[in-house]
Amino acid sequence: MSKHDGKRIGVLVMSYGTPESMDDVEAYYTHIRRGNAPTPELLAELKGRYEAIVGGVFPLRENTNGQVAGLQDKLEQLAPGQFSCYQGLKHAKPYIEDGVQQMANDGITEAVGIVLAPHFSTMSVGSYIKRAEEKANELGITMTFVKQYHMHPKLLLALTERVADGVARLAPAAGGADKVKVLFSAHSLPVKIRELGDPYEQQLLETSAAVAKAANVSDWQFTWQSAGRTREPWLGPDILETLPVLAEEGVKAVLVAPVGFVSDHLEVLYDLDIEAQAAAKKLDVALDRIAMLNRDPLYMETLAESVIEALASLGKE
Ligand SMILES: CC1=C(CCC(=O)O)c2cc3nc(cc4[nH]c(cc5[nH]c(cc1n2)c(C)c5CCC(=O)O)c(CCC(=O)O)c4C)C(CCC(=O)O)=C3C
Ligand SMILES: [Fe+2]
Repeated sequence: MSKHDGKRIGVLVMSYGTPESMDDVEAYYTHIRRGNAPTPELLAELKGRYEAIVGGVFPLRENTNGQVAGLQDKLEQLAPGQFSCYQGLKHAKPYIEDGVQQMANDGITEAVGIVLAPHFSTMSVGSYIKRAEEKANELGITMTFVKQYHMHPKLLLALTERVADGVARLAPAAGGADKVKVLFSAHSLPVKIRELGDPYEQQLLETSAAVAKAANVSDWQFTWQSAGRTREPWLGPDILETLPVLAEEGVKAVLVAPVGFVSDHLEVLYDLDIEAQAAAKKLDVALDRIAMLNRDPLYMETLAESVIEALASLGKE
């Protein structure tokens, strides 16, 4: 194995990617749409959402950079001199293929890939892995992948702390901690994933149930968010549909726990903090959300330990 010959193992850290600037939004959106430019209406709508959150900075870029650096530090602590992290983004530069190419340029022949999203779907993590694998095969790099880490004890602990804090914050508005409704959420996907026997929904429910249990939350449910702007049906109910139902049921305070995401970005800062927040205000429901993981040390340990485990399960030391 590599560590015996002094060569480092590459770690390809993959994430969604975000535009570099407002002028770059169109190219980014076109890439997401597999080369089809968005209509002017769709483009204006997306630019409007970014303008509402960014003020000139796209937070996902900083956060992904920070997570890659944080993982490198953690791996250095756990296994000094053994790993080198590279970034590979799905829809922005450096693309996944660029990250693999960089590893090859640096003489890496063995690598582990991990995505900054805890739950596996063929349409999300699966497609990151496919792209990395194709490029790695082309360049003669042997790669193994972390497919999911949605039940890693340290990830669950970090989320549990946040949910417990959030429930305590909202307890006065709800009339008691036991009256706070916890809404776990994740990015919706097209309904067709169900026909593929996709584990995504099941894994999200597993994470939610485990965190609810550990945080002593009795009243929780799962809802979707951020469905794409396409004509096919997406998984629901969406949080914007769920909130009125909860208000109708007499719920006074909702804590949103977007466990499908690990960073502050558009789907959190706009879809939840602006859009869902406005909907809740209209319904006279107090809404708060848990802080995102970003560079949380427990999340960095989750990633580092998952990388090391993936390597060990290959039968290597
Ligand atoms: C499963 C999943 C995750 C979570 C797992 C993961 O992280 O991978 C995720 C994360 C994210 N999605 C993001 C942004 C967008 N996603 C879009 C569109 C789509 N997302 C999809 C899926 C997912 N997306 C899908 C199936 C589409 C339809 C087009 C297609 O079939 O591919 C669109 C187009 C417009 C719209 O439809 O809203 C945008 C702008 C950002 C970056 C935000 C920022 O820049 O701060 C992040 C982290
Ligand atoms: Fe997305």
